[in-house]
Amino acid sequence: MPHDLVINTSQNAYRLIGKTQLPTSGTFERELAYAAYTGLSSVLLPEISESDVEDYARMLLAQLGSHSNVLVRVRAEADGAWTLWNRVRMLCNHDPRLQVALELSSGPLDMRQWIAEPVQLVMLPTCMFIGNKTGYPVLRKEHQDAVKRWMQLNVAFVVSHVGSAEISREVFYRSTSDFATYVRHLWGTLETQDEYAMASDAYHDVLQAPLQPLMDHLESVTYEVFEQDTPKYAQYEEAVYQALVDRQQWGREIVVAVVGAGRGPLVTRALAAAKRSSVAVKVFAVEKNPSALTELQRKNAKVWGNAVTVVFGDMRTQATGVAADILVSELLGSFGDNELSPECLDGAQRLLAEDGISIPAQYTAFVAPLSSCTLYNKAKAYEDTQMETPFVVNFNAASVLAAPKMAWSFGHPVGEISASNKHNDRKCQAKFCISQDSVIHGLAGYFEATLYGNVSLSIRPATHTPGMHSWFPMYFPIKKPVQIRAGECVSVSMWRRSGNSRVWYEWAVVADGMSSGIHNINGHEYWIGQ
Ligand SMILES: C[S@@+](CC[C@H](N)C(=O)[O-])C[C@H]1O[C@@H](n2cnc3c(N)ncnc32)[C@H](O)[C@@H]1O
Repeated sequence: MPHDLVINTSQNAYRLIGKTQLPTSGTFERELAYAAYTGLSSVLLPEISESDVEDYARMLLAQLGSHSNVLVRVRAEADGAWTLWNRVRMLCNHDPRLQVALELSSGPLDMRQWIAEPVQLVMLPTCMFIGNKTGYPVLRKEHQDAVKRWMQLNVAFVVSHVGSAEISREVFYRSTSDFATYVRHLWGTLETQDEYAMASDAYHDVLQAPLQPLMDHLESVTYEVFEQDTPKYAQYEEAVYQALVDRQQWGREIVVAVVGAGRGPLVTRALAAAKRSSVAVKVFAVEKNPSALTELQRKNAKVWGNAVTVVFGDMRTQATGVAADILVSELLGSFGDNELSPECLDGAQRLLAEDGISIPAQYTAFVAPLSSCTLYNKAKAYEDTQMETPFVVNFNAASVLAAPKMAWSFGHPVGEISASNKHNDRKCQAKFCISQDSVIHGLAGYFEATLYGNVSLSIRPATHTPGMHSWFPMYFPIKKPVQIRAGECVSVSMWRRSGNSRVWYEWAVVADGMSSGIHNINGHEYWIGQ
């Protein structure tokens, strides 16, 4: 229709999705060019038939050009729907411009498979709605949950009028706007988020370089973000409190050294624990960041009543002059040891009395295979080397394919320390059996820490410390996605290695007949500086 040709590019085009013929038709290239000319963000392809997938993919790839995203239309209920999409995507070399328009039906839906895919549009045929008590169209619970999950991923929705034998007359004769109103209503039922949730949502699927607090000096704003994490500091206070109570009968002043004190939140908590337990303490705060030191000195004068001995220096070499009973630190990264807590505490344990303890006492890294086309495409969009670099990511469009397994642990204080740091090298091999056809795009990394007794911190999903938000998980990408069939097992290998004042990880994924290759060998792309 001629009026379809009038598109106000600056105001509307980004909201519109164009419809094209099949890539195998003679007009496809021209249609794509027109979509690009009008500024449409995406075009929707007709459904593929299984018989000509290769031809479809070849023509698509040949004509993609450099403009719009292309939505491959997939009927979720069709047998092997995901496999069909995966074939197209693989044939097109994981081209990030290929995305999914998923047409739902009244049948069951495997969200675990689709959540890791770049779904941009969800099509809701009216035949999948049922009538509520007043005959108003609503979705079944399973579909409501799926739609709400996609709403969190900013997916677009289209309601199309389609009848079926199952749909009641009452619902069938409703106008399409009643269905759309219901979908809008679902938006309104999304839980209102607190300030933190809103802020962390801004980091959904954003790839961040892990911090290196040993090699770099952190900025004030980074400390400020840490300090908002009340649950983390409450756990530390509880750990110090229990450790002090257990030492109450010693009948003397207990020496607490907070090493890597930053701007002092753990010092404040150690003092609060002493007050709660009525145990007399002598507190030291050791910090190597000269700017954070200024804040420690200010707090000591203004807040702690000069009760703290502030020491400037590297905990691995700096003396305090007194043997500590309790060494408190928070040098943990998303993968536990990736901010070099083991190396720092190896040095700092000199500050401990013979029967002194470390809080944390122990920490463990966990790993699991991860599927996420979104994260893979983002990592690939950087230079190739970024595929051998881990990232900190707030996972959203990602599916962890099996329960995370332990990679390795560190405990403090340690017995023997080697000058070569080889005692801090680790390796792990874990086997994961996957219950659905999937593509593995990398590994998810988590940690759990025992602070003292049964007081812990965790970002492993099954044991996550409620409300704690200092750490997002780690994403270790792989360059070549590994395909896996339902019921198959995959072997994940990881190494923590060190040399030349550096520590790094290497990783590989091996499935039946397919290997990702070993990533970051000898730390050639990514390392953590000591
Ligand atoms: C993750 S921050 C934690 C800061 C603070 N304890 C908190 O919980 O907000 C780690 C701190 O340890 C300090 N740090 C790291 N390695 C250190 C070392 N070898 N000696 C002294 N301070 C160190 C960093 O400068 C940083 O302030």
